[in-house]
Amino acid sequence: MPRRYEFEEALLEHVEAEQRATPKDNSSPNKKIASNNQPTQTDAMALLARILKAPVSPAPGRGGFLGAGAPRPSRPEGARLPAGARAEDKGAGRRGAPRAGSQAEGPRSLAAMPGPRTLANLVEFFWKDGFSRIHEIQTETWWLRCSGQRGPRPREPTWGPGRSTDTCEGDPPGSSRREEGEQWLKMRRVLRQRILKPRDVAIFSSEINQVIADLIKRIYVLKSQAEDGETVTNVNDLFFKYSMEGVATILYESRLGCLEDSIPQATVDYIEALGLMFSMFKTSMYAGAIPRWLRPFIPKPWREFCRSWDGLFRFSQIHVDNKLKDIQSHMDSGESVRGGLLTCLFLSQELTLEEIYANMTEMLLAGVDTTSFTLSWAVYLLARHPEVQQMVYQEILKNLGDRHVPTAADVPKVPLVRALLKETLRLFPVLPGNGRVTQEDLVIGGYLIPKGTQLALCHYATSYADENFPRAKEFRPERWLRKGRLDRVDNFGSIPFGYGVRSCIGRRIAELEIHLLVIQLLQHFEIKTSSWTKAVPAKTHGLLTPGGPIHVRFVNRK
Ligand code: HEM
Repeated sequence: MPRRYEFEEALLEHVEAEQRATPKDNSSPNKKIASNNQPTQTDAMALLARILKAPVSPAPGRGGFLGAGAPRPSRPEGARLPAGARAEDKGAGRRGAPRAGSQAEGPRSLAAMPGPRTLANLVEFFWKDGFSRIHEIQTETWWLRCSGQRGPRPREPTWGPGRSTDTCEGDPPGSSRREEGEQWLKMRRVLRQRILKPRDVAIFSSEINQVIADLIKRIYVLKSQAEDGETVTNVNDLFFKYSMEGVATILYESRLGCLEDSIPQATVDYIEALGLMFSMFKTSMYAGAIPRWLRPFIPKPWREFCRSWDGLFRFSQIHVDNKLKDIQSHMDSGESVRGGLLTCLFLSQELTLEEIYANMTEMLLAGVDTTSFTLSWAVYLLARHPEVQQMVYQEILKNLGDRHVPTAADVPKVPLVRALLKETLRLFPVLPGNGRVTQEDLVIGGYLIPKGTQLALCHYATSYADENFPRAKEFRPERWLRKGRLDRVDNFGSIPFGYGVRSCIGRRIAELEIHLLVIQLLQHFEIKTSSWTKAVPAKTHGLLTPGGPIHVRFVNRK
């Protein structure tokens, strides 16, 4: 296996070791969290400092949301707040106001940071459908300031655990929405032990391959129903079912039947419910963005948000209960019980039942659309770039052959498949940003960011920057294959799974589902554009804006 990813792997090792770290002094739970949390905080600061780029000189009259565009800065010096300096100067500056003094005199206030004000943000996102153009907004405006307000919101992101959040009425105890501090960390640690590394999830290869076999059958059925015998309309619908079936197989250790010709009614109902949930995703985003004091005046988004969460919790509960009954009956009849994720969690008794429900729900919700959109974009990009597709296919042919059913162990033999996923996520990062709430006053890029400020790491801003990725707008998976020391990509320029202790817990599952499927799809089919395949319109990026169905032709190879 070529050592092409050694930097990234080393980085991940570091992050993972940090997440696993158990402090020597276990006497105090608080100490435990503090010592576990500290390096992450530091790393996250360093990362943010890199990502937020350089200090911007406030330019009078500039900084409209999309206006003249914020100046393109050079890299910042991220630094901690000097001792004694606190957030008192919050509000001291005004947008566009000349800086009160030089950097040596202290950091500028958050209010002096160029960029849109809260009201402008609200107008942009609520009235001008800014969520649909978030990729444009991010690449044109460096400093995307959120409300700048503290304020609990669902699953509020943190830098390190320790905040409590709002709950919806039907929240079961142990819900990860409620458990944000020590409890959350405990749950996350238990799960991470089982799905943190590629080799942890490798055991799911055969389950995933069964789902892939069903998907390929489904593609043949859909092709046979198409007028030209090749076009599959709305591949995202197909990949949605694949991702749901795949993740449910791993989480609940049972099949839902999403890919069958005749889908079981319970699954149809659930797909509809889930579809509704995802169609309300934007509403949920709005709900999360609405400050608590505004909720009585605009109650609907928050109500809808809670309703959809509660529905998902109930579904998850049914499937978990079914599996647990099954395990129990095996145990009652004296059989030894072995199984996957749910069985392990149940038998180890490290999590309570409520915690298991909550985590399964969260992972199901987070693991379907993310994976399916990424697959849709990957297939779209392959169809539009036949030369890239040919390169990837040739690698598969050479290193695995055209009939070998791949497992996790085969993935390192096809680095271009991994590179394809990275490049797809760089161009279409699914989630446009990661939110964090600062846990202490910080100085980043010469600005004082007071404790409790919500910040967003803007994926599009870094992914589409030529300085991070030469010819950034081009689809070039091979850029991720490092052939020499000088041929580097900026690994921090694209972090589609987030970073640190709150990063995506399902990353390895998603990667396995996508890698194995891409290999098998290319073994079976040449993926081509059809007259229906539309170029991605300017408004179409990421999870929030699927922007219409993607249609492609699957031409048989065999
Ligand atoms: C291509 C597929 C996926 C992408 C791009 C993705 C991306 C992300 C990102 C960006 C975050 C936020 C990380 C941060 O704030 O630092 C996240 C969180 C999360 N993801 Fe994923 N994800 C994917 C697939 C999955 C899958 C398959 C699962 C479950 C099996 C999953 C479960 C989760 C969960 C539970 C969280 C919340 C973590 C927390 O709040 O602590 N994701 N994901």
